Parts: sequence; structure tokens; C-alpha cells
Amino acid sequence: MTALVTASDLTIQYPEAPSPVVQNAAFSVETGEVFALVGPSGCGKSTILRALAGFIPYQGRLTMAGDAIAGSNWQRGVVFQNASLYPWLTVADNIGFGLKVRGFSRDAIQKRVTDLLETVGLSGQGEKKTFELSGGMRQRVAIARVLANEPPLMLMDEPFGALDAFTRARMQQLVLDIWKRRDTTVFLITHDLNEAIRCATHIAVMTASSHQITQIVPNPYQGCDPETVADPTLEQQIDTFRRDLLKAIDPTRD
Ligand SMILES: Nc1ncnc2c1ncn2[C@@H]1O[C@H](COP(=O)(O)OP(=O)(O)OP(=O)(O)O)[C@@H](O)[C@H]1O
Repeated sequence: MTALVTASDLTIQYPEAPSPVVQNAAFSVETGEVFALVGPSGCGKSTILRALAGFIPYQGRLTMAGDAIAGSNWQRGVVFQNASLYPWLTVADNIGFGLKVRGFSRDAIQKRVTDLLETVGLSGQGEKKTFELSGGMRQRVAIARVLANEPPLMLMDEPFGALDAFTRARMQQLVLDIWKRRDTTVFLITHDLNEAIRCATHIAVMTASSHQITQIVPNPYQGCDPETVADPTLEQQIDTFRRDLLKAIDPTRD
């Protein structure tokens, strides 16, 4: 595998804030990984994602495929917790919006949108208005809209945080299915360690006061659902792995 994203000496300070939120951080995300970033609220996870998206300035080095990240770009698609869809457009037009802006032909857009509606389980719903959709359906549209651009990197900030447990589990499976079938790398922020264990190939940890990623651990349990695992031995192993992650997130914990 080769590094898709590389950060070194990465420092991010908001204007008027007394000190940097992220300081001298270093990490890399390899092509093909699902890289989950976990850590306590307010430690700077979304700040790193915003810098990766090109939404905010940073100091130090932050590159994608060797090029310094400067400004937003379709190659880094972002899915947030609450899908900000265009309410005046249909589902299909929301999904095809980026392609239209990029000058794709009407036929090419229609074909890709039809494929994506199927990928995210919304076949036949392209003409719906976004206000007719449930929360889970809206997130499917948001994911399809990002996938339409076929970005090498998908940035997901608590994408399923507002969904009920059942929908959340289905959406996690959807992301895993998409990741397996497409040539995409995923950077996922989550509060939910079980979500990280289920989805990620690698789990990166930030602590409350580190201002950087302190550990990146390969996850041997990707694809397992820690909440429903039936094998007691495996359940115990996952439990130990989860405890170790909790300890890494909060070293003061017993
Ligand atoms: N635009 C901003 N201006 C000033 N400070 C900010 C801004 N955005 C975030 N912060 C501060 O930066 C710190 C890190 O915020 P960030 O959103 O990156 O944390 P997080 O780890 O993603 O938290 P959460 O898990 O709650 O979403 C917090 O103290 C927050 O208050």
C-alpha cells in the first residue's frame, strides 16, 4: 500500500483561539484503508477532517497523493452528520449536481446517478424531493452525491450519529460494501468504538490533551458487529481490544 494522505508537523489554530487545536501532528492514511479517528469530544477530530477537506488553513505539511492540500476539491468528498442536501432539487439532481458542475454530459450523469441510486438502495426514488426522505435515506443521498465524483478519498464526520441503531448498522454495512467494491479510501470520524471496530481497517486515537494522533492500530475485527457477535471467544477478544482503545483514548482510565 502507498500513502494517500500524509501529515507531518501539522498545526491548526483557529483565529482568535489562544492556542492550536492540533499541534505537530503526524500520520498517514494508506490507499485503500478505512481509517477511523476516535477520541473525546472537542479533541480536534473534526478540525483535522476540515483541514483534509481543504476548508481551513493549517501550518506544516498535509498532502494527498503528494500534493499539498489547498482548498476544497471533488477528490475529497465530505459526508457530515446531517446531510445538507439542496432542498430545491430532486434526489437524482442532488446526486448529479457535482457532475453537472464539472461539465459531464446529461447522459453520463443520468447513467451514473441510476447506478448510484441502486448502490445506495434508492432505485426508483430519484424523482423524490429531499424533504420526503427519512434521515437514513438523506444520508444515502449524501453518500451517493459524494460517490458520484468517484473521489479517491471519502471524508466522513460522524455520518451516522443522528440515526437510530438499526439504520446505523445498515448504513455501516453499506459503507463497507461500497468500500469493498470501489477503489476508495475512507477517513471516518466516529464517537462509537463499535462503529470503528465494525468499519475500520485502522483505528487512530486522539486524547483530550495530545493535540495530535497518538496511536494508529490495525483493526483485526473489521466486518464484525461487536454488538451481535455470537462467538464468546471472539466477543471476549473484541472486548479486550475495545478496552485497550478506551485506555489509549483516556490513559487515566482504570
Ligand atoms: N471555528 C472554530 N473557531 C474556534 N474554535 C473552534 C472552531 N471549531 C472548533 N473549535 C474548537 O476546537 C476544538 C476542537 O473542535 P473539533 O470540532 O475539532 O473537536 P472534535 O474532536 O471533532 O469534537 P466532537 O467529537 O465533539 O465533534 C474545540 O475546543 C472547539 O471548541
